Amino acid sequence: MLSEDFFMRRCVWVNGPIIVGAGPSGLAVGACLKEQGVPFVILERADCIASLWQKRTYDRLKLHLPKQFCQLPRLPFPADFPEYPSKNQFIDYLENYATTFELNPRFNQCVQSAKYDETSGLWRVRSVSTTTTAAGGGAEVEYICRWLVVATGENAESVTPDVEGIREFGGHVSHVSEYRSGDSFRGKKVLVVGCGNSGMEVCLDLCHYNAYPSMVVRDSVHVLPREVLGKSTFELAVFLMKWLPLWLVDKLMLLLAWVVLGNIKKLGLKRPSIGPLELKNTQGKTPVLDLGALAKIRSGEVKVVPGIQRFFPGRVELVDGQVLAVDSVIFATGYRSNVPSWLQDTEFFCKNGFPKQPFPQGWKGKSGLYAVGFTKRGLSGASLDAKRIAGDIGKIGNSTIA
Ligand SMILES: Cc1cc2nc3c(=O)[nH]c(=O)nc-3n(C[C@H](O)[C@H](O)[C@H](O)COP(=O)(O)OP(=O)(O)OC[C@H]3O[C@@H](n4cnc5c(N)ncnc54)[C@H](O)[C@@H]3O)c2cc1C
Ligand SMILES: NC(=O)C1=CN([C@@H]2O[C@H](COP(=O)(O)OP(=O)(O)OC[C@H]3O[C@@H](n4cnc5c(N)ncnc54)[C@H](OP(=O)(O)O)[C@@H]3O)[C@@H](O)[C@H]2O)C=CC1
Ligand SMILES: O=C(O)C(=O)Cc1c[nH]c2ccccc12
Repeated sequence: MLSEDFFMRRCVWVNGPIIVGAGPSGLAVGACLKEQGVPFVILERADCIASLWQKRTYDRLKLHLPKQFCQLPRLPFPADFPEYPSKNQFIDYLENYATTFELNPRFNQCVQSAKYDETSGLWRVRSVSTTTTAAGGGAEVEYICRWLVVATGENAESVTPDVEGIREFGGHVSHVSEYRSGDSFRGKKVLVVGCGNSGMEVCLDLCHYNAYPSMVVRDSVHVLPREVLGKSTFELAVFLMKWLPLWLVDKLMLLLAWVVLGNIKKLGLKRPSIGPLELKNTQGKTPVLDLGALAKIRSGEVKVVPGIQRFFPGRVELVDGQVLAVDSVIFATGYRSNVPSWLQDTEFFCKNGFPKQPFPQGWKGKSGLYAVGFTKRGLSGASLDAKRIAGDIGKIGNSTIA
């Protein structure tokens, strides 16, 4: 690698791809490239790998899908891992993955812009150091390279809606990515906004700490049991899809859900008109895999409430007119990609920060641009992308990289 001082900004030539993001996706691409003998640089805004998992998830989190669907290419989970590894086991695995393949990401490097230069046929990737030390804070580096791999994830930024009156509410307001446990919510009336996997699991966790959660369900939601007769529902669905059309697998899933969970409409949870797998495939909306929240709703420990109208000091008014006293609000209202904020591209990515082409086409753009981990298929989708990208760069790269 060759570097030189260039005006005020340091300019660095990278002999191989730049990978933006050291989450599971970026690490997987790095590991696959190592195998091809292609050099690369990974830039990560945080001070660690897998920052989503290390800094923005709750303590009780476990992988939702059985372990064989969550391991990355080239290194299986240790044999003694349980069927659903815990967050800490998954982080340990990723740390070991990064060490094994000597991935050495450059930490505290937030990519602010990436632009393809038609004349030179090269990418210019500008990053700013996010360290607060006098040595590194605010320093800019411009990397120049032939390939750019976008691995910043589907969950790069938290999404919090601007609800009327929230500024006057006065109580504690947070996003679920800041939630670690219910310890500080003991005895509190907590409004959890959103009923995806995060909203449901935080409600369950709050119950363990004797808090009083109410969960806002503004529309419809699919809830499936995580397991049926000790078998993963997801694994069963994957198996059935080898033989049966999607709509039929959806019908079977709903039948199983009805047998195991009963009629969830009675609990205030309306199902979408589209089946759970079709909804995941077409809109990327993940069905909730129930780990016990439903039982808490049934017992009344978690209350299901309709959409929010507005907040008042210490209270919330719901769309049906009822007013609840609330101490804290946790927004479990999802995440978004941040790609449009830094990648200057209009062809490959949509305005929403996802590739225009759906899975399995969305991994390769023009001019050496790639995307990994935007498949709405979790870690298994990221692993597939990573193998394809490394294969593609390896094919071209090995003939040109000295
Ligand atoms: C609570 C939760 C639980 C989940 N559980 C599962 C599960 O059990 N199974 C499953 O398959 N999937 C699960 N997922 C989906 C999740 O998307 C994947 O597990 C995985 O984290 C995706 O990896 P990634 O590398 O694409 O994105 P991330 O893990 O988000 O990593 C992206 C990295 O890019 C960095 N970054 C972002 N912007 C910049 C920038 N401008 N410059 C430099 N660096 C940047 C971020 O700091 C981050 O470290 C879960 C998601 C959440 C939120
Ligand atoms: N153990 C695990 O593996 C876990 C995995 N995850 C995964 O992480 C990803 C993110 O999940 P999650 O954080 O739950 O986010 P999701 O995007 O899946 O869910 C967001 C929820 O917030 C609701 N919502 C959004 N805006 C509003 C609003 N203004 N008022 C009321 N409700 C609103 C949505 O409702 P609507 O549908 O009406 O828009 C939806 O119920 C998913 O893929 C999920 O599967 C999360 C937790 C645990
Ligand atoms: O938990 C997530 O976010 C995932 O993406 C895992 C996942 C991928 N495909 C699914 C289908 C049903 C339930 C969970 C998932």
